Amino acid sequence: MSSAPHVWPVDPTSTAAWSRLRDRAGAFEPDLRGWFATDAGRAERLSFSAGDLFVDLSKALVDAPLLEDLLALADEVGVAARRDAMFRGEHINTTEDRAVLHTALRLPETASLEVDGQDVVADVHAVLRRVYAFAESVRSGEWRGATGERIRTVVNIGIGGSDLGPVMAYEALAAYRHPAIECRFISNIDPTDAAATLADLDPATTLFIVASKTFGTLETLTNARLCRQWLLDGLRSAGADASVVDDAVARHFVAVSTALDKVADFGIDPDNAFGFWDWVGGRYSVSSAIGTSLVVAIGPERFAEFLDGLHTIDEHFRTAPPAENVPLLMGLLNVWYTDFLGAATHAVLPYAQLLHRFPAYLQQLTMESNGKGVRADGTPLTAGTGEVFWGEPGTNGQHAFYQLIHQGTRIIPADFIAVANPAYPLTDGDTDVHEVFLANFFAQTKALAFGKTADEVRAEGTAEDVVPARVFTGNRPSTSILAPELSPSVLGQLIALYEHITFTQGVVWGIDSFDQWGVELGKQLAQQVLPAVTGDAEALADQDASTRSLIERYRAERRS
Ligand SMILES: O=P(O)(O)OC[C@H]1O[C@](O)(CO)[C@@H](O)[C@@H]1O
Repeated sequence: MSSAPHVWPVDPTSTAAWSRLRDRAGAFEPDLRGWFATDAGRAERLSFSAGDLFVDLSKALVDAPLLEDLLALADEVGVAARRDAMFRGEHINTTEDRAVLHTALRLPETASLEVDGQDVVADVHAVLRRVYAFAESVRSGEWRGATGERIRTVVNIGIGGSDLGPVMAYEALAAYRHPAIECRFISNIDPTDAAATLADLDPATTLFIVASKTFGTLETLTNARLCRQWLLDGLRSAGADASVVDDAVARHFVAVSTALDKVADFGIDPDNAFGFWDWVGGRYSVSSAIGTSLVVAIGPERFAEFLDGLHTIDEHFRTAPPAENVPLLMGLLNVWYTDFLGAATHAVLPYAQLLHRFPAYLQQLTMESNGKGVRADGTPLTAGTGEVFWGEPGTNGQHAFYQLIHQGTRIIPADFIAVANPAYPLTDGDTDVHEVFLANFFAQTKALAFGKTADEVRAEGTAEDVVPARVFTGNRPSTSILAPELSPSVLGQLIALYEHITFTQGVVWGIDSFDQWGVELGKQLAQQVLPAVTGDAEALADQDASTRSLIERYRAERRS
């Protein structure tokens, strides 16, 4: 794959590879049963290693010539050149004129990378050292609240990328958590979220981390003020002296942001603020100081392993040959499914309960990145983009929505993720329960790929009129990802894998995967609608008829 400078974006539909793929799609008759029967080397040839991840693409709807065309497409649109530009720190986020350097957050301290005249690796490690020292002081009990008690609960206040990464990783790494410190997360501006999270907490032992890249997000700032009020009221009603209450914000609030001036305006001591940079997108920020709650939970050493895991896959993506480059191959397959086979959604099915928030995390990563309608140069897209990512852990999903994946009329590519060694190995007396669990993982991918023919159904003695309902067509694509265990490193590897899959798809489609203008309009309108909601008649009159009637109905129903 050529890494030479490349004019970008390219309309992918104008490439020769795209035409070949279109022709292939027209005559495509996937036959996973036949392909496996006639090709003994298929599983081995289409299985890859990336770090600790074993990735089996053999149950994908792909054969060798098709793979060649997909790789040719990557070449024609310039994936390698764009990737290298990202790693170098060029301003590939064109609509915001910013570098995209989440990969620099996990470079080892010995590395150096100069961007816009600044060694970003030195900056990254300077902040990391401060985050680590803070986390250590909370973990050791050295950090005390305003009344002198040690911290028992850390509440991260943030939303989107300032929430989803930390909460997902906190859940995933449950086995590595500090035994005496719990982390909780408030994201929604629905006051129920804060009420439920704070209900049983003691203000004297609770520390808040206000995490917001911009420090301008309505939800986060509102929740931060709400929590500040809760803290001060709680301390006062517990009989704390005025001097203790005066000191409370400094002892119970820290912040993570790129806007340190706004942090100071909020009243948080700049010594208790951890910065990061505009070249870290919100949905790519869990490996920045946004992960501070995670550092408190698992400790600096484990967090460093997490960063190493991310870096391992960054290096794989940067250096592995195209035909063995797992994120590249997975991204190209997603393009094939979306643009040529009509897939509109993509299931992510972790066979690891601790990854239960991983699909939600991936929803922001993939859909905020690639849910775009124009290319980076403003030209309208001529190919479909942005699959809907969704999922739930197996086996729960099996008893809910797998029916649609197995027998529905649409193709739903599915990623299965499992670990060989569970965090909590348990038996039911006779059986290792993890083995029962993983038997389901293997069985599901088999059922999807190979299905069950009408003759096989008949051979079970099924009445003829029920045979069609019991047939499984097979040829439903899946990817299986297997790791040794859900360690901090493996979690980092999984995150980086999906970051680079997302990147690959964005480059092929020619879009800026690093802006998110699509979230702005709703935010602006919320500000405009708020006066109408709170009773301003003029503002109400300005609304369209539907919105006006909804607000009127709301106001009529609302008890004060
Ligand atoms: O960290 P901030 O600036 O509060 O933003 C939160 C989230 O809001 C968005 O800007 C838009 O939803 C996300 O990209 C971001 O992760």
